[in-house]
Amino acid sequence: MASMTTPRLPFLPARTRSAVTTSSSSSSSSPSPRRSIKCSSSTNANSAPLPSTSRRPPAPVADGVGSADLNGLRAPSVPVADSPLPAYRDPHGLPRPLTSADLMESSGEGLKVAYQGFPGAYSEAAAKKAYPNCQTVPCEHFDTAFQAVQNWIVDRAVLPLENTLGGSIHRNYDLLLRHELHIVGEVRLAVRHCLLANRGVKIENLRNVISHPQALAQCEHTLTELGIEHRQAVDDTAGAAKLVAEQMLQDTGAVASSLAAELYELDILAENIQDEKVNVTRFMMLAREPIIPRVDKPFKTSIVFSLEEGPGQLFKALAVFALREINLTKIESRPHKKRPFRVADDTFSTRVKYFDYLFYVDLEASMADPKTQNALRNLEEFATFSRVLGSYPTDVSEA
Ligand SMILES: O=C(O)C(=O)C[C@]1(C(=O)O)C=C[C@@H](O)C=C1
Repeated sequence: MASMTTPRLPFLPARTRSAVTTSSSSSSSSPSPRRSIKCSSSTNANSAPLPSTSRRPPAPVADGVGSADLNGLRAPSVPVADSPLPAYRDPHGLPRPLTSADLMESSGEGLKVAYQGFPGAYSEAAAKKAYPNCQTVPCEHFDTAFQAVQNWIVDRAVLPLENTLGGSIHRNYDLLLRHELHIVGEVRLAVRHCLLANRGVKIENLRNVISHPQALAQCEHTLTELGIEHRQAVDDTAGAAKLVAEQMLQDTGAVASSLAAELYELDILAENIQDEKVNVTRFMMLAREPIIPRVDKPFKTSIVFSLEEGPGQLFKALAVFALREINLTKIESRPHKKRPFRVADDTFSTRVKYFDYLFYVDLEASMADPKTQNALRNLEEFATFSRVLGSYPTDVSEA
């Protein structure tokens, strides 16, 4: 996210102030050295996000969605009763076997899907795009959404990973390593921001604007052009809209979606206020179990690894893919919190401590492809740690 100073504004209630976030992370990822690669709401403005303290012991899913055991991998299944019957009949009118494709193309009927923020957040729209018939569950923090899946409170989480204007959402990269969830899909969403205010308030009355830090960064220039000087970061865009409405603020607007305007009964003072017309956020879909990778449609595989100290180590790591003509779509480096330093001898034979990193890489390849499996086996020979985060269909839809 673009760096930005967000002066504290006196009008925010204490709870909201404490919820102000930055994208810097405090997570402690726990990759163990030389670990082997595993293949591995209905919208209601009053629904409060799940607090971070929501914990429940693991229990079987109780939402009517079963699971199938296929080649040892449990994959989520569609609720069969709701599937259109003709699709499950062969030309003789007999039922045809359910395939893994059927399982993966689930519309989300009966699924509970966690997202971060209040109803009306872009993340909720992404969850609905990913699982059109799901029940969305708002969560206070990213961390809460991860926990909610892990503790069987919900079936999936849909969380942002990167944005075309603001860049990566580092916190979610770090959280991937703190949990044992799998990426089972991705979804891209066009984010069109609006400037919202209470009825009767005009742009010239606004002295402050509140929103999610990414949203504020995405609208930075436009907000300045509109003459609004002060920004305040809060947990999510819809939460900002809710706050403006509930506090009946007259000098403060919110950057949020048109759906948030509708839900919290605010006026839209300006539309499409992001600095660039194209503003797309990519979200990951997370589940407790991996899906079965395929080769008959575009797939991506997300991995994370760390390397020894030495010249050309990263070059060598990326070469395992280049040599097999596997395209990389993204690379991100994050601090290796469990092993923050690597010791090296420099050219003067002095021992120096360099920061150590984890590399998150997205491959344009399926884990079902032997080429990908060979590349990862090759990487494992010299990586100090590696893990497959998921192999999932590429989102080829319009954002
Ligand atoms: O605050 C929201 O509405 C969100 O869904 C969060 C979020 C983000 O984390 O980047 C999602 C998409 C937009 O890029 C802005 C904010």
